Amino acid sequence: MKELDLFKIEPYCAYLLKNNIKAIYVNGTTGEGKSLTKDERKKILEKWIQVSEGRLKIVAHVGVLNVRESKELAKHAEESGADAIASLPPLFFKPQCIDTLIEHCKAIADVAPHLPFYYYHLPIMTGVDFNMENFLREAKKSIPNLAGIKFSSKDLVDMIGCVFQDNMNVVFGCDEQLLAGLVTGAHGAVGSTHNFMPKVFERMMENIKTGEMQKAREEQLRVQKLCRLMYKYGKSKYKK
Ligand SMILES: CC(=O)N[C@H](C=O)[C@@H](O)[C@H](O)[C@H](O)CO
Ligand SMILES: CC(=O)C(=O)O
Repeated sequence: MKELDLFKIEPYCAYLLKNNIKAIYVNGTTGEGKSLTKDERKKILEKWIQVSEGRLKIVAHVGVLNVRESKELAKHAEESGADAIASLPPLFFKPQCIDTLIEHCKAIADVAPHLPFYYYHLPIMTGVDFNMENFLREAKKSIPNLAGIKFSSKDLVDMIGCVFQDNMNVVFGCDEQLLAGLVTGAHGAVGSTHNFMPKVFERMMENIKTGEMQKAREEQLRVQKLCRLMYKYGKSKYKK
């Protein structure tokens, strides 16, 4: 069991800024947020806010096994100066319908009313897999600060419906499929492999802008090859 090394955050932040990264999703999947205590998560968030000095948008992921702690983390995020919060669904006793999921998200979003709230849709890990277009349409009626979704599913049929929801920001989280996600209308990207190969994604996005689609596909293939290696040798049980 190792202690947190908060001193790693400052040079890492400098590296991300140098590579034109605009925002950071703190304590998400890659940051192993759910394996940390709430005090560790608070310390990490505070450090990011301190070292980024407003140069990166800070999204605090507050999803955890019990909703009281999620609310505590959400309140802490707002008080500490984060730019947005995000949460996973309930992770063990899973919601059986969209209304229960909305209730859960609302409980968290309501304690940080001045911050945009994002739902973290990662069905392959959470097992919670409702239609997200329906979720957003219904959730925005009762969650005034609902800002959008971090969409980490490969279901682009569902995602295009989310993209066409008014005022909803859709950020795509499946790095292997980002090209298709962007072409389908995702407004941005958030994913683990951006952290260590930001240039590949920067080139892919530039290629889309200039209409050089074959080059964009080549960058996408590069990401897929890397992910295959990552899952072959890494410790994660998450597989396609
Ligand atoms: C489960 C998981 O880690 N998802 C990440 C974010 O949502 C992704 O960025 C993946 O790591 C990436 O797409 C590689 O599969
Ligand atoms: C990368 C990402 O989206 C996460 O770690 O949650």
